[in-house]
Amino acid sequence: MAELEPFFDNVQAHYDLSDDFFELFLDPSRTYSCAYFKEDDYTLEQAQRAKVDLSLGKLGLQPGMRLLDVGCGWGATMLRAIDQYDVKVVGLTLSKNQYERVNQLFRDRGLGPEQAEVRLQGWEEFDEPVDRVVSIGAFEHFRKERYDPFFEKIYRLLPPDGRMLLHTIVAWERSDIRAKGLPIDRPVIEFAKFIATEIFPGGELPPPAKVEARAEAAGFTVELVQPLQLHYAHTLDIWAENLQAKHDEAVQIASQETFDTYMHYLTGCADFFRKGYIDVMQFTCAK
Ligand SMILES: C[S@@+](CC[C@H](N)C(=O)[O-])C[C@H]1O[C@@H](n2cnc3c(N)ncnc32)[C@H](O)[C@@H]1O
Repeated sequence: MAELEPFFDNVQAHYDLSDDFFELFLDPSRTYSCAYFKEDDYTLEQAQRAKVDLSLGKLGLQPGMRLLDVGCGWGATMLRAIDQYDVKVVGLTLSKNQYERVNQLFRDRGLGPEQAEVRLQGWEEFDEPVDRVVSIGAFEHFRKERYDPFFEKIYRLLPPDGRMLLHTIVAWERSDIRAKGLPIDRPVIEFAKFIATEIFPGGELPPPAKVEARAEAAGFTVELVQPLQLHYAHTLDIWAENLQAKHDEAVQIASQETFDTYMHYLTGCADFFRKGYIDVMQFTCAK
């Protein structure tokens, strides 16, 4: 089968806006996914670290293993994995800014390519054996027609006892939303359209049953599904508060229009998570 082309343009349209802009609202590790408020009084930074630890803790990592991070963002999960588990890491991102920044972080720590490597490459192009896989907040970009090739490839790259921790936003089916008594009216449809066109072009959210079904069709056993719904509402509330507090810098770095668009995105998504239109789940997939 011909190699699939990663969606570089769609992904760069979002993540390569400006690292300085993202820094205004993300925590210092620049983790850009749902945090895990394990304790009520956790700061965003503590909760992001807790999410990374929760994810890595499900993988059975042993020193010397090779961990693939599909959608490594600005590198926080890989750095933590090196520190806590003494593993070798390889991270994939489609964002040029993230690629540059992670390379710099590895250089600053004196980590050579044998121990830590980042590639400007999609999972579609990666084809090397690895022991474990973590993927946090990237599956939303893959598109439904690529779920089977994705799970099949990861299954093939892993050893017989291999595991993947897949963390993704999921959307409930219309019938589930109706059963919850939630309206599917014009504002709801317009907001979903706004996210899929202006914020994450080409993005698609799977229903949870579909993730499990496609993982199992490739041969995985889905051992655990952990929903973190309200943790994402809380994360987004903090991101929106942070950005609001940095309004003037945001306008200077980007524009008033970008600021308004991001406030609409962050507050609207928090509302969607709180009400239950969408959720975010961690799927532990064992080979
Ligand atoms: C929301 S960010 C999450 C980053 C990081 N995991 C975190 O939690 O902070 C999504 C990441 O997925 C990456 N991505 C999207 N599509 C991808 C693909 N086909 N292959 C590899 N990475 C991809 C993006 O480049 C970005 O780094």
